[in-house]
Amino acid sequence: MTSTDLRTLRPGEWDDWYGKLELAFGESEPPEARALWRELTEFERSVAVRDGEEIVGTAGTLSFRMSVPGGAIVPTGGLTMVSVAATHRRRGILTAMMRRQLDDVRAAGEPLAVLTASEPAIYGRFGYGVAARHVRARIDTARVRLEVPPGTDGVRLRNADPVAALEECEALYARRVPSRPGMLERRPGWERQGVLDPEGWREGASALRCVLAEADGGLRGYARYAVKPEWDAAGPKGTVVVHDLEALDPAAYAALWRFLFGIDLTSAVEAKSRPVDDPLLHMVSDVRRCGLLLRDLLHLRPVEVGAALAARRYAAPVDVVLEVEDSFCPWNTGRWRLTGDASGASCERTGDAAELALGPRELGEAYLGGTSLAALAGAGRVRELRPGALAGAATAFAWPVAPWLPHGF
Ligand SMILES: CC(=O)SCCNC(=O)CCNC(=O)[C@H](O)C(C)(C)COP(=O)(O)OP(=O)(O)OC[C@H]1O[C@@H](n2cnc3c(N)ncnc32)[C@H](O)[C@@H]1OP(=O)(O)O
Repeated sequence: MTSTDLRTLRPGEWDDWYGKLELAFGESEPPEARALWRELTEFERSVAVRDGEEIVGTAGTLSFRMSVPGGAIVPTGGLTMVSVAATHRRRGILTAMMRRQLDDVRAAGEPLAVLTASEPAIYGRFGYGVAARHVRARIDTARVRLEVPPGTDGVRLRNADPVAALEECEALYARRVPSRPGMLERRPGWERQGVLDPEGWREGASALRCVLAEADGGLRGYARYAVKPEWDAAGPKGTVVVHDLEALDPAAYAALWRFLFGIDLTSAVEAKSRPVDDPLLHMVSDVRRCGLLLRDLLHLRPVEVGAALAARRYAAPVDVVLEVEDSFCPWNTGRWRLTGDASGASCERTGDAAELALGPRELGEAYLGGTSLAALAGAGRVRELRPGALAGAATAFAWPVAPWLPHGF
C-alpha cells in the first residue's frame, strides 16, 4: 500500500466512512439500518484508510463470543464492513487492513476470527476457511407434507408483535447458543437486527410478523416471518418468507413449521438460511420439492492455533501432531500436539514428528466440525504424514450438530 494512511476510526468520521462502504456495495441502507449499525460499530476496533482527505478503505471488528463444539463460548473477532474504493482497488489496501485486523484480534486475546463474506473467494489467502455452510430452501407446500412428532398438537401458537416480543424471543435465542457451534452470543443491541423491517427490504412482502409457540405456560419457540401475496389465473399462490425460527424442543419446532406451511392463500415457504442438518429436512415428505441451495456462511480463521484448538471439545479421543504453515500469521507456524476428547483438550508446541500437515484455512474449515479433514485431504489440502493419523483426527474433529449462525454481520 502506498501513499495512503490507515488509522483508527473516529466517531465524527462515521457518516462519511459508512457512506464509502455503501458506495462499494452499490446500495444505500435505510435510516433505521444505518442507525443500528452506527450503534454497533466499535470505533476503537475499526479503521479508515485515507488517500489525502478521502476515505478509500473501511473495515471493522466486532467483539463476539462464539459457541464451539462442546458448548464453550469463545471470544472471537468478527470482521465486518470491509470495502475499498473502486478507484483504489488491487493496490493492497485490503491486505493492509487484514494485517491490522488480525494483529488487533490477537492483541485482544481472541483465538478466533470470523466473517461472512460478500464473495467467498476473497478471504482464503488470509487464512480464513469456510467453517459453516447453510441451505436456502423454497418449499412447495402444496405438495410437500410434514411428519410431526407426538406432542405437536399440545403446543399453543400465539400471534405477537415482533418488537413487543423481542425480549422473550432473545432470551430463548440465548438458551439455544451453546447447543450449536457457530452461534454468537448476542451483545445488547444485536437482537434488534432480527426485527429491522424497513419497507425497502420487503420485496413485496408484508410487514414482519411473529408467532410464539408455548407449552406448559412457557415460551418454547418463535418464528418471525412475512407473507408475500401473489395471484394468477388459477388463484392464490403466495409465499411465506421465514426470517428466523428457533425452538427448544421437537414439538414446538414442528408446530411452528406446520403453522407456516399452512398459512392460507400461500403455496410456498422460503427460508433464506437454515442449518445443513436442519431437522426440517427430516420431516418433509419430498426433499426434491424443497428447492435446496447450499452456500458458504461463516468463514473462520484460527488466530492463535494453540488456544483455538484447546478451546473446543472432540467427538473421540485424539492425540496428534499437526504441522502448521501459516505465512500471514507466522506465530502459528510450527508443530503442535493436540490431545483431547469430549471432556477437554490441550494444544501445545512440540518437537515431535509431524503426523498431519495443514494450514490455517484447513484448520478454520474443520474447526466447528462442519467439514471433514478427510474431505480436505481428498482435495490435497491436508497431508497425512503418519498412516492412520487422518482417520483418527477426522473422527475427533467431527461434531454431531452442524455449525450455523442465523444472521450475517
Ligand atoms: C467481511 C466483509 O465485510 S465482506 C465485504 C467485502 N467487500 C466487498 O465485497 C465490497 C466490494 N469490494 C471491495 O471493496 C474490494 O474489491 C475488496 C475489499 C474485496 C478488495 O480490496 P483490494 O484493496 O482491492 O484488495 P487487495 O489489493 O489488498 O487484494 C489482495 C488480494 O486479494 C485479491 N482479491 C481482491 N478482491 C478479490 C475478489 N473479489 N475476489 C477474488 N480475489 C480478490 C487480489 O487480487 C489480491 O490478490 P494477490 O495478493 O494474489 O495479488
